[in-house]
Formats: sequence, structure tokens, C-alpha cells
Amino acid sequence: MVSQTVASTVIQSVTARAVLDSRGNPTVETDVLLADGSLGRAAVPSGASTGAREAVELRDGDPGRWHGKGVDRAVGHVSGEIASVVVGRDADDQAGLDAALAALDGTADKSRLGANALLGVSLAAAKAAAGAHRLPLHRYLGGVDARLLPLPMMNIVNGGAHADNPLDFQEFMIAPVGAGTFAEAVRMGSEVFHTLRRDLRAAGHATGVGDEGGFAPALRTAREALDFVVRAIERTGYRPGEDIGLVMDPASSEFFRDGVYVYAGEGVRRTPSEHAAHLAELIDAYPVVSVEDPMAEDDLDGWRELTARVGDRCQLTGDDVFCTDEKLLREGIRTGVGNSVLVKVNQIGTLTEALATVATAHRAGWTVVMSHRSGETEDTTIADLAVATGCGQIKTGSLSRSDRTAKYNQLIRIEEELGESARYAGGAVLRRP
Ligand SMILES: O=C(O)[C@@H](CO)OP(=O)(O)O
Ligand SMILES: [Mg+2]
Repeated sequence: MVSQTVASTVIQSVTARAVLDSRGNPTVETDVLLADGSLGRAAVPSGASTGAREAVELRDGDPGRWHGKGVDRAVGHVSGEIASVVVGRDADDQAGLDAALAALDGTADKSRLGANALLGVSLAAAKAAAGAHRLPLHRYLGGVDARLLPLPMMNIVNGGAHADNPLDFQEFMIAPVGAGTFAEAVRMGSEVFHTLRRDLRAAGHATGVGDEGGFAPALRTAREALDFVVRAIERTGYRPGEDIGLVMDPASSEFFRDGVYVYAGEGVRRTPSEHAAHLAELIDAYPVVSVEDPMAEDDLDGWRELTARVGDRCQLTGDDVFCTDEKLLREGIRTGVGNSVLVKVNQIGTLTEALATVATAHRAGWTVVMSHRSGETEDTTIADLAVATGCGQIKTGSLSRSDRTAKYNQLIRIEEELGESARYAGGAVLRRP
């Protein structure tokens, strides 16, 4: 008698639905079910300060529903066209699956089916396959040496497009470079967060939070925000720089207009050279270990100027300028645009392409920061991705909202699971040999 074996990792069904993200907007959640019954589920995040060259997030645009932000078309693509190509494929073949998704879409920016439709399938398939092999996602994707916990960059002051305050810079973060473990890093961050709340309140500021859960006080300048953060670190009993470093994401593309950086909150305009000089001053005056998007995505000369000026002593991470796109990153590496790349899976649309970007950065000796979006869900995939890739750094918001703490909590669990073999390298991950 001939018996036919069907791999247990064959995809049996693909479904999707609209769920809510942390801003109260709809986003795509996808389920991938395998022949052995393993279910992978992934919810797609969404940005507010998006790079111009990001893969396209498909929104319905009907102003009468969800204020135009509906994802019904993307959901329909998942359960229709995409499912018809993906069902029957082996979820173990992630690269093949992702190539098939990209080919099915057929556009360079994934605008036909939507990166939100494709990414949910890509991530859910990986999670289902991990489940079929009875492996945690970080182990399935990263193997036995995936045991480096990331340095967390915790966002404690929000501005820019993520808050309704006058701060021009979007994010002020703390990174516990002197912690001994990931769990300790989270405790240190939480302590500083609560000191900052008391300090802001004592100074008469509101302590409401922005999109990523950091406080959104009515401060005007980066110096004011950095002063509050440094004082909170000290008053908690830590040494700024040695125990906790500072990280900023000005999200500079957001206020670069006609060749000038327009600081609306501060009420000044700076030329690219003045903006770079201002950042260099802040980097020298405060224990700033990393700046993301210091210059705008269209100001490559500015990027090169700043990299030449401070790139030897500060991590300069490209977000909008690279959009997690391996080709854009290669060009940046070749031409001296920064020394680090931010990786957001939804900027490129498939897991395989995001992993290629990480590998290219690492081969060049560049650092990688795994990142959330300002619109998030309870999905914790990026926590596992940070460990799987061994990238050593993660940026996933404040210490106070479930959409952000879900990722920190997942990393606490992974650290516990790894036990003795878990490593946390503190500030050493900010450089690569
Ligand atoms: O600029 C950023 O780095 C991100 C995440 O912090 O914001 P958004 O998701 O709005 O692009
Ligand atoms: Mg950014």
C-alpha cells in the first residue's frame, strides 16, 4: 500500500480581519493555519511619520468609514488572491513564500495588494511554522545562538507627529547601557519614567502621554526635554551616560521644508548645516549615544556632513532614509549616510526582505535597531525578531501602554526561557567591531 505523507507545515488556510491598533484605527490581523493544526497570527503595525519610500499600506480611503482609514480591501486581498496562491505552500519555506507574495503583488512598492496585506501573511506563516516545530519564534528564526537580548530604547518624552505639544523632535528615549540583564534594564527604565512623571508634575506640566506612551509636556526645545530626562535619571539614583544613555529620534524629515529645518515649536529655522551643528552640540553636551533620523530623508548631504562630524562617537540610525530597504541601505553604506539602520518590518512588507536588510547591515559592520511603529497592537513579533537576528537593540516605546509593554514583557519571558545562556551586552551593542 502506498501512503502519501503531507508535510505538517503545509498551509491549509489563510484568513484576515480588521482589528484595532493603539491609535484606535483599524489594522490587518492575519491567521495562517497549517495542516498539523498550528496557528500563526500576526497583526500589522502602522506609522504616522512615514518615510516617502516605504512599502504602501493599503487604506480604503472612504471618508464615511473609519475616516478613510479602513483596511477592508487589504483584508479582502488576504482571504482572496493571496490565500489562493499561498494555500498548499510549505510554511517552512519562508523565502519562497515571501518571494511568491512579492511576485503576486507585482509592484515595486507593494501598492497593488498592500504591504499590510502581505506582511500579515508573511509573519503569521513564520509563527505557524515555529509552532509546528514546537519552537519559540526567536529560536525558529534565529537558531541555537539566538540568545542576545536587545538594549531597549525606551521612549519617555513624545513630540513631533506623535503628540500635540510644541516639541519639534519626535522622541526622547533612555537606554540602560549599564544594566546587567534585560529585566534589570526594564526596571531601571520604569523607575526613571516614574521619577520623570513626578518631576514634570512638580514643574506644573501635564503628564498625559503621546502615541508611544512617553509624556507629552508643553516643552519647546530639545534642551528642555533632555534636561528633564537627565535630572530624572540622576534623581532616580543612576549616572547619565554610565548607567543610562540618551537616544533621540528628531524624525527630521517631518520638519524639513524647501531645504530648511523649520522648528515650529521653538520658533526658529535652521539650514542643514545649522541643524547638524545643533545636533552635534546636543550630542556633546548630553550623554547621547544614538540619534535616529538626525537629518531628513531628502537631505543626504546633511546626513554625510553629520556622519563625518560625529559618526565616530555617536550611533546615527537611518529610518526614513532607508525604509528597511536593502537597496537603499547599500547605497547609504557606500556613500557614508549614518552608521546604523532602523528595521521596521512593515516598511518593506515581508519578513525575508527585512532579514536581508539586517544581514547587509551586519556584513558592513553597521548596527541594527529593531523597531515598532507609532500605531501598534499587542503583537510581539518584533521582540522575537530582535533576539532571532541578534541585532542587540530594540525601540518599542514607553513603559506604560500595553501595546508597548507587550514587547518588553515578551523579552523578559525570552530572557527567562534562555536562562544561563541569555546575554545582555548593555552599551557594547552600540558599536560593531
Ligand atoms: O519614526 C519612528 O521611528 C516611528 C516609530 O517610533 O514612528 P512612526 O511609526 O510614526 O513612523
Ligand atoms: Mg524614526
